[in-house]
Amino acid sequence: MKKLTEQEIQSKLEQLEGWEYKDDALDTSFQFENFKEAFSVMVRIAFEAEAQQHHPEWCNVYNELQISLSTHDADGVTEKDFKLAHSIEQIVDSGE
Ligand SMILES: C[C@H](O)[C@H](O)[C@H]1CNC2=NC(N)=NC(=O)C2=N1
Repeated sequence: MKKLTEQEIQSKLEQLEGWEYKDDALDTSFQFENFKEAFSVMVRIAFEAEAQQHHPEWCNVYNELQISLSTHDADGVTEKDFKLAHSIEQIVDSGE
């Protein structure tokens, strides 16, 4: 999978509110009501990540979830990261 240029990334980010390009990755963070809400979203993201064979780097502390998406094989951001980011948005939105 081809690594996207910074220009391509910034242009695609216009369709992805709340995400930014930082340290060669797509980054975002969420705050949920509590740990149970955060972890149930993480479980749903985990199943989707397995289906896509593309996995997040993430950090959860109580009700906070920070996510960083990059493609190790390409040493940068690819379409795979945008695909997973959009899936994550759908999963989070569907729980609101
Ligand atoms: C063989 C397997 O598909 C690869 O190792 C996948 C697994 N999940 C992955 N996830 C992420 N985020 N980047 C990768 O390059 C990657 N590679």
